[in-house]
Amino acid sequence: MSSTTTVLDEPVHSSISLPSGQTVRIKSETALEVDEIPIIDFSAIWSDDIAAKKAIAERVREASHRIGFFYCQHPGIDPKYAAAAFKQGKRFCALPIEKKLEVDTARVPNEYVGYHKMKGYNRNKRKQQDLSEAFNWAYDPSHDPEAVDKSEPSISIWPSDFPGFKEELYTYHTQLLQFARRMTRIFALALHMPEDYFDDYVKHPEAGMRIIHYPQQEASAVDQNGIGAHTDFECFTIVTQDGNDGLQVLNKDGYWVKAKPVPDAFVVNIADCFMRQTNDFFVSTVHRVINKSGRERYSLPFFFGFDRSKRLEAVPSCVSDENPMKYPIMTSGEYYHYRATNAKAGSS
Ligand SMILES: O=C(O)CCC(=O)C(=O)O
Ligand SMILES: [Fe+2]
Repeated sequence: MSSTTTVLDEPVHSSISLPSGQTVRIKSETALEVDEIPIIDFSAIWSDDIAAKKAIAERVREASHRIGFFYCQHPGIDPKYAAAAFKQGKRFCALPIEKKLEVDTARVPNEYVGYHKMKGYNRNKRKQQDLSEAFNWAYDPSHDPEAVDKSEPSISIWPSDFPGFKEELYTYHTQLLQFARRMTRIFALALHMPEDYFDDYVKHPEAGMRIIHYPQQEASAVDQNGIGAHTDFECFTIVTQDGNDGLQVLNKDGYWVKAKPVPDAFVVNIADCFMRQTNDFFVSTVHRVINKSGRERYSLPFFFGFDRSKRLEAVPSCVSDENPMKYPIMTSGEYYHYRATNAKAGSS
């Protein structure tokens, strides 16, 4: 990625309070093209070479602590699965609104599944409604090769008479699910814990996914977002981008940094549960999307978190007598419900 310096707007110094409890200062609406998000080669993730995995983990540790974002390159997943999922997502978004509203997210209170209509949210309040629409679906044990109980029902809702949609989306979801379990082991090593430290937390994981569609935005960054500044709820998010610019990450100095698409790479970001469990050692970084690419933008974020029944206890390497746990302990399920309810209350 190139490193060009962009002249900044006059500082706006706005501050945003987030449902995670963080307050962040934003110094400019202009996004910078700088190399702050490292590109990490993940080829060794599927191997049994512990030294190679520890080498990845040390780079993940640095990135997760400093900026909470990194590129995961060469993940070893055939791109044909993402291509098929994008195709289905575009097919869904092209449906008439009445058909999409058959699976309106309002039908499932407190859960983030179903269809979120275009301009349905205004996450940062000060601008026009966010210019995006999305379809979300949840973990389904019947599509998990490692499921403990495949008969357990899933909370997702699906459009009727739409063959291929659910199947193709789960085919890619299953690839990412297996990858995310491996990734959890890299995160355990990154926290200087045994590789299997989180294994029991991810047997019945929280693993929601969405296809999100951003039309090309005419309004300026000062007036509108595709998705407003926010943090994600779970442990980490794996984003498959479609090749079009738009994702931006707020760095510690309060400037937006572009997370441009990188070939054969996901963008991975730390989310709030991991920030809490690591007692802020990992940072859950604020991000947003503004699509000025001149094209439609689609992306496929996969949100991975721990079993809802597990308590979000501090990771032992992240607490000490001098650095006690900052957050009250609750289960993952309690935290997700609180955040999903709060997020949906912001819709209109
Ligand atoms: O579209 C993207 O690249 C990111 C979307 C996102 O941040 C989200 O859905 O939480
Ligand atoms: Fe996000």
